[in-house]
Amino acid sequence: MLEIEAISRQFNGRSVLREVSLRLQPGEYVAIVGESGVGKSTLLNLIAGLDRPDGGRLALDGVDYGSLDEDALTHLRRDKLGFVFQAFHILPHLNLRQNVALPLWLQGVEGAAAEAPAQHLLEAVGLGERGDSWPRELSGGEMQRVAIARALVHRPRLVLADEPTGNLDPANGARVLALLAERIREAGAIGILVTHSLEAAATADRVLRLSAEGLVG
Ligand SMILES: Nc1ncnc2c1ncn2[C@@H]1O[C@H](COP(=O)(O)OP(=O)(O)OP(=O)(O)O)[C@@H](O)[C@H]1O
Repeated sequence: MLEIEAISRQFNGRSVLREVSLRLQPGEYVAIVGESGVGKSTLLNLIAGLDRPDGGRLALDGVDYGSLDEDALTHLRRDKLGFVFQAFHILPHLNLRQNVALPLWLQGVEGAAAEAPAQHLLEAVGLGERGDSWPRELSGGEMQRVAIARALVHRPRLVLADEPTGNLDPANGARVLALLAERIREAGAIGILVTHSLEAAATADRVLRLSAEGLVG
C-alpha cells in the first residue's frame, strides 16, 4: 500500500503542496490532473523518494520514507519503482535493449534473463526491431517509448508516469497508455499517471484533481 499523509512542500518559502493525502492499494491505478504549476511533478518526485517533504509522512508497503537514508531510498527506487520522467534519462552509451534492461541489471539480473524481457517490452512499445539502435538515432516519441519500456521491465510495485504521452502521436499514445494500464493491473501494482490530457486520464481507474485544496477525487 502507498500511504501519503498530509505531505507539504515549500520552495523558497512558497508553499506548493499543503497537507496532501492519498492512500492507494495494490492494483489501484489513478490519474492526477491539475493546472500547470500546481505541484503534480513535485508530488511525483516526493512519492519517488527523489525529494523529501517538509512535513507529513510517506510510506510504501509499510516502510516509512522518513526512516530511510539516501542509500536505502535508492534501493527502494531500484527494487519497487518504475518512473517515466518528463525528461527521459535514456543513457546515450547504451543501445535501446540495454537501456530497457538496465533496471534488471541493477537488480543483479544478467544476460538473457535481462535481455529477453527488455526485448519483449521493446516489442510492446512498437520498437522490437530497434533494440540495437542507439539513443542518438531516435525521435522524441521513440525515446519516450523506450523510457516507458524501461519503467516496466522489472515489474515494479509502484509505477509513476509524468506526462508519458507528451511526445506521441494518438496511435502510439493509446498503445503506451494501454500497456501501462495492462501491466499495472496484471501485476497488481500501484499506478499514478500525471497528465494534462483528460483522454489519457480516462485510461486510469480513477481521476484525481490536484489544487490548492489538495487531491479531490
Ligand atoms: N526545485 C524547485 N525549486 C524551486 N521551485 C520549484 C522546484 N520544483 C518545483 N518548483 C515550483 O513548484 C511549482 C510546482 O511545480 P511542478 O513542476 O510540480 O508543477 P506541475 O503541476 O507538475 O506543472 P506542469 O503541469 O506545468 O508540469 C512551480 O511553481 C515550480 O516553479
